[in-house]
Amino acid sequence: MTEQHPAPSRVAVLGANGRMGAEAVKAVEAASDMTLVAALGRGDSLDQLASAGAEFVVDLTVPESTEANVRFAVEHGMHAVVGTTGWDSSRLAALEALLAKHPETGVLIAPNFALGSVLASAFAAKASKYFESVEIIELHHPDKVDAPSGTAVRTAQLIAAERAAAQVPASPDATTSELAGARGCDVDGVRVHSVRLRGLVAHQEVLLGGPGEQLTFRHDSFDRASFMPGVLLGIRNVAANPGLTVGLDGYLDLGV
Ligand SMILES: NC(=O)c1ccc[n+]([C@@H]2O[C@H](COP(=O)([O-])OP(=O)(O)OC[C@H]3O[C@@H](n4cnc5c(N)ncnc54)[C@H](O)[C@@H]3O)[C@@H](O)[C@H]2O)c1
Ligand SMILES: O=C(O)C1=N[C@H](C(=O)O)CCC1
Repeated sequence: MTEQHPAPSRVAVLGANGRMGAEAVKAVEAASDMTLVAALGRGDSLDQLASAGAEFVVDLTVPESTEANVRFAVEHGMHAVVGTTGWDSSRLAALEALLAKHPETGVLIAPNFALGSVLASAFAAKASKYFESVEIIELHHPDKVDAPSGTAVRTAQLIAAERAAAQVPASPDATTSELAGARGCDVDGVRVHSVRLRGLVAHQEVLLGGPGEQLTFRHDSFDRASFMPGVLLGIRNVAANPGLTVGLDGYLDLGV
């Protein structure tokens, strides 16, 4: 008797000509359990997703496009794996409301697909309640259009939630006068500083300070290949997780 293999998943990539999209196209093409059925760039019609029979849509576009792309996918019964930034709380709420009408469909919004980054953020959040002070420095290539990074926003939110649950007071800060931006921006009470520097890809440090000591969680993506195992993991798990999942940690057993 011949062994039965499930048919390869039919995957479309949006933003296929971009830095991340081009890497995702290669990763999907190299995956034996996936078939790339569409690779769309700016200006291409989303109707091509339906005509190509896409089951999974990977969105790696720009903050202005991603919401409409995901809405189209969900309304057409396609699962979506989203790496694009710009998913604030109001966009997430609208997406949850849409998914409630499509209960079989899964969407993963993953601010960072690099497994090391996901781990560093989770561990830093857990550790943050034991330290008086916390600040985040994110460092990226200078072609990045958004600041702070989606990863830094997500990390700050995880930290703020951990510290609030443990009733940790706000980080001490005696600043009474400053030049605009000197203390970074405030994300849920956590200061975030953004560096844009030629030569960088994607990097983040979470600094935790207590009396006489510092603990630093640093993650470096030196190459966009670092994001691809997470993209494939997302595609392989999104259908089994209907509804909205924010963060690749939702599909991992981190035990933290
Ligand atoms: N989650 C992660 O791990 C991760 C990693 C790197 C980058 N990102 C995010 O992914 C996004 C893309 O990053 P990038 O560096 O590849 O940017 P990029 O500018 O190189 O690529 C974006 C591409 O999307 C295209 N595009 C815009 N609107 C489109 C549409 N409606 N349909 C199809 N294509 C469209 C653009 O023409 C461009 O080619 C950013 O939001 C970035 O922050 C996420
Ligand atoms: O290169 C980018 O742009 C990146 N964007 C994501 C973010 O904003 O966190 C992930 C890291 C790389």
